[in-house]
Amino acid sequence: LEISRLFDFWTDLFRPLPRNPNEGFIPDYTPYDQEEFDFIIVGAGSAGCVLANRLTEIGKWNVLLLEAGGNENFFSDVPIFASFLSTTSMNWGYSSEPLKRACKDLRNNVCFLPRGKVLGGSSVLNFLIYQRGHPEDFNDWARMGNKGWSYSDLLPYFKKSENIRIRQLMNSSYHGKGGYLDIEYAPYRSPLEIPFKKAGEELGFKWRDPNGEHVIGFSKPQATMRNGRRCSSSKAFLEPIRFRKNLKVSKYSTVERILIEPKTKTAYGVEFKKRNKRRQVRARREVILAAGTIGSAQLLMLSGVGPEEHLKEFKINPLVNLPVGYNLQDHVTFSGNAFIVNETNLCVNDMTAASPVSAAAYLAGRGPLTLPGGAAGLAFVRTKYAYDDPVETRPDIELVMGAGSLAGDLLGILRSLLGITDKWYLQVYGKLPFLTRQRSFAMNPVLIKPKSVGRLMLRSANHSDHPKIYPNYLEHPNDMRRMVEGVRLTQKVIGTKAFQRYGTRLHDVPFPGCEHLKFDSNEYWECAISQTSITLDHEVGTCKMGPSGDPTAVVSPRLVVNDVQGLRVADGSIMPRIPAAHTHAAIVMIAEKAADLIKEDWGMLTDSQNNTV
Ligand SMILES: Cc1cc2nc3c(=O)[nH]c(=O)nc-3n(C[C@H](O)[C@H](O)[C@H](O)COP(=O)(O)OP(=O)(O)OC[C@H]3O[C@@H](n4cnc5c(N)ncnc54)[C@H](O)[C@@H]3O)c2cc1C
Repeated sequence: LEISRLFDFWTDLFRPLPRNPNEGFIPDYTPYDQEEFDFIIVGAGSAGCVLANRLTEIGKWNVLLLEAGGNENFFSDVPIFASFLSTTSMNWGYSSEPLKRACKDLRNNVCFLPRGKVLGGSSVLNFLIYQRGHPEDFNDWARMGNKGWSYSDLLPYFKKSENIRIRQLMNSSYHGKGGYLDIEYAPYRSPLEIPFKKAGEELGFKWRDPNGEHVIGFSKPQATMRNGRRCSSSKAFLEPIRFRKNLKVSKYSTVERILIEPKTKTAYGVEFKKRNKRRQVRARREVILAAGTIGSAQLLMLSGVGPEEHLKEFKINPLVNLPVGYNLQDHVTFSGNAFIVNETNLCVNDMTAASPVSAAAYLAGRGPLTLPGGAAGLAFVRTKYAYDDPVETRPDIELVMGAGSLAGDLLGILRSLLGITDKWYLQVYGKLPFLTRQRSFAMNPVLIKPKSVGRLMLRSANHSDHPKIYPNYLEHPNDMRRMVEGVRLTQKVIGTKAFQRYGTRLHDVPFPGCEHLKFDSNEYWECAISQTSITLDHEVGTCKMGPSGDPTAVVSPRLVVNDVQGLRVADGSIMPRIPAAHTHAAIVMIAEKAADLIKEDWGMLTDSQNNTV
């Protein structure tokens, strides 16, 4: 532990200059046993950092933020290194239980489920894409009875946190200026961007701001980025307020249990472990769970809040019977394909990324290393299988164009994220000449309106045993059909004049396990998708929000855990239904809204604080 902290300290020092005065090392505080705070926030992720910031705006409230992980560092700042981070100790390292239709032979049917264990949480591991969702995604939440959660209620909160740094969007009524979270385009313009835009136009799609009025269309990714470097939730919301007197941040502190008085069902604190020592801390007002979709659900169940019969299996005293762990939703993507072009310098693969020229450009805040997770273009499209969605302007498939591909992954970083073995890689891509592999890029379909729903369950009554996670990817037949349609769309994009100019072609060596099927038949793609589909790590929904009387709800629309006093959940787990988008932006919004709900409930939401509009 001490060595890793020393490493964190050094890598923090080496963050490139010039230093932004709002950024800096967050001091660590170790609370003493039974120390009291007004609020205890569990988890400093996308949501937890926002909550810590907004609640400590009230000078007389003191707040403790407990985080299991440590600091971000030099490497986690580099946008293109995103997939590498999931191979480090910044990842909790969860995996799914064996699945029927995803992550097949490659990993014995088990999918990796990376989650951030670091200040900033999964916003440090993520691919930086800033995408809010379709307005009707949130209107759906409101239609389910969640008062105050319609798009018009929430747009002010999206804007409140945002500091848009994209010139063309600065006057848009959909974007906010002056918030903590910087949103930029990567300073590097991928040479694939223009063919991508033109391909979209050839196919009848507009080049758009997908966080604006219309979502369907082609676009350049907006990213949580500051001067070409990652702008995580910690960097955005926590670092600028690191010296506030009423905020204490305790790192390397794993909460194992919420303390709930069994008679009154009132949460009064938490028990956590730091440096092998257990301590309890007390909350005068509230405990707020922001431990993420996996962490919050696991903690509730370990503390006696969850499905009664399930808790009894582990001899946990059931205090409140609630459907915690159900309603797990996520986005899967198919990322095994590679498209080869004839020209060099169009794509960004290992050779470009690892070159000293790229490193030097990065230090100056430019160059290909600033591409968010390597993404160079996004398209939101609606397939013919979205017929049962009455909202005709809502996409059900996203295409993410990667500036490089799995074929060009010579160093094996992408492979380790996907769980692809060297044997698999060499069988599919090994015969391609070395330089051809560098001339390849990806276009990955993402199922953004999935119908399959999963569940999270305890493995044991011990916090250190990772929960059993059943995401059930692609088990609904409509989901697989739409993924195949997504592959067909990528082929249409590649078939446009814009891409054919470069002789763009799909690499056509069949995937191991699918060789018996006719290459490019629907059956072949179903097989290939089952083999190499991975999650985009957008797990949500395990502590579902719903109105009173909803038997599937865990928290109320004010995010209070049903039938428990003094306990809220405010993170991705409360989403009743997953938006057709990447999830970080919506989770930051949820935390902004949660902070106002808390202030309001404690009589502290004055007009001057309510600066949401
Ligand atoms: C590899 C990857 C790529 C992604 N790409 C994108 C993207 O490009 N765009 C996008 O919008 N979204 C993306 N996402 C998803 C997005 O980042 C997450 O949905 C979001 O960050 C989750 O926010 P959260 O606050 O719910 O949880 P988290 O950010 O995961 O925060 C939970 C925090 O709680 C801490 N914690 C958990 N349990 C405990 C405990 N018991 N005690 C103390 N601390 C605890 C964790 O360590 C963590 O810091 C990606 C995610 C991953 C992992």
